[in-house]
Amino acid sequence: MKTQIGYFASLEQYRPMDALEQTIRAEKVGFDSVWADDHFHPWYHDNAQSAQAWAWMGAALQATKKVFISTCITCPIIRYNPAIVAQTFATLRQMYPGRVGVAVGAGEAMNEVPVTGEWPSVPVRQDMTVEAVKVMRMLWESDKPVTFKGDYFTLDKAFMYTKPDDEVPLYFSGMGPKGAKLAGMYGDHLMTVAAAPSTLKNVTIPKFEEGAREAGKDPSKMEHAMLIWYSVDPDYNKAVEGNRFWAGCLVPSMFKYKVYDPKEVQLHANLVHCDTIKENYMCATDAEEMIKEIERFKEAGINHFCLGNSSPDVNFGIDIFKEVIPAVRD
Ligand SMILES: C[C@H](OP(=O)(O)OC[C@@H](O)[C@@H](O)[C@@H](O)CN1c2cc(O)ccc2Cc2c1[nH]c(=O)[nH]c2=O)C(=O)N[C@@H](CCC(=O)N[C@@H](CCC(=O)O)C(=O)O)C(=O)O
Ligand SMILES: CCCCCC(=O)CC
Repeated sequence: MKTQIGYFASLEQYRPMDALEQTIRAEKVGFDSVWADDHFHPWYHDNAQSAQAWAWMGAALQATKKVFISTCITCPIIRYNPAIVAQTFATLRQMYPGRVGVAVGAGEAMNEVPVTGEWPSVPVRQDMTVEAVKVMRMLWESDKPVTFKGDYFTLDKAFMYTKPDDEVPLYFSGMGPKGAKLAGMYGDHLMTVAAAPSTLKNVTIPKFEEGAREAGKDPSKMEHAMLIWYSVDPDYNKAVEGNRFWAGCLVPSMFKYKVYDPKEVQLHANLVHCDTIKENYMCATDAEEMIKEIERFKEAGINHFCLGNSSPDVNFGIDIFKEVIPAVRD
């Protein structure tokens, strides 16, 4: 499968207008896709933002010409109702044919707890995500009103009037082995994040393919997409510290426990050792080093990169891809 290079325009790290300008620039440089985080609270407190992703996507689609745009990712089970998620992305895809996707996953406390107070266990949230995807697909696919009583969601003669000509591609997030298998079973493509190449190669991708085969799908036609942060600066130490905004994502307890106050997340993030940042994120001084970093994940099986730009000079971090993209695309 052809390698695609996507740009992650972070709505937590940048003001929405700045993320929009980055998107326009990234399309001109030749990125294949643009991805936006769908958050209520951000992963950091100081100088953070947290714009609503769907509102931003409408503006980004209108401001660009052909680039594919998706959330990365939307949790369709607690603060959002899955029928409304389905309606939103069907509307956008009818307006911008072929250019809109949605990625879904089991959620994070920082987005759900502050506005609902609810935080079910991981297995329950995974189960809810599977049911939410069923609800979304029923509404997208049915030419008749749908009535459905699930364990978590209900439809009562619900009909989606505004549909696109083709279905919205659905990326399903799997971080753990069970999540990856569910992604293969219920998603069109895999989305993942924060995994070492060895884990991707030996666990995440095999589990995803196992799930796809069990569901009767051909895994060779399904993308392996991944969100990875990068920072590029001629001064290597500055490049490493550029990635600090996202260091909280390297603290596993953030997923296990009900941590939802960005100030608390930031306290944890600031304790992460710079060697951990170097190991898990891409830190580079020039295009040649960026190419090597991307190749490392390509070899592990990733074929759609959602690259989060944490470079001290953001435009430098985009423009360097004029040289990087031709070298890493097959
Ligand atoms: C926690 C793991 O679950 P999993 O379903 O695999 O992954 C969850 C993630 O997909 C979500 O949290 C997702 O919402 C995060 N996310 C995101 C994900 C991604 O791939 C790319 C970009 C983003 C950005 C983004 C996200 N979320 C948002 O709301 N908004 C965003 O913009 C996991 O580890 N699962 C394991 C099982 C873990 C488990 O059950 N542990 C139990 C104990 C089990 C035991 O001891 O036996 C426990 O911790 O209590 C798995 O195997 O699936
Ligand atoms: C382990 C890192 C997960 C990060 C997910 C996220 O919300 C980033 C936008």
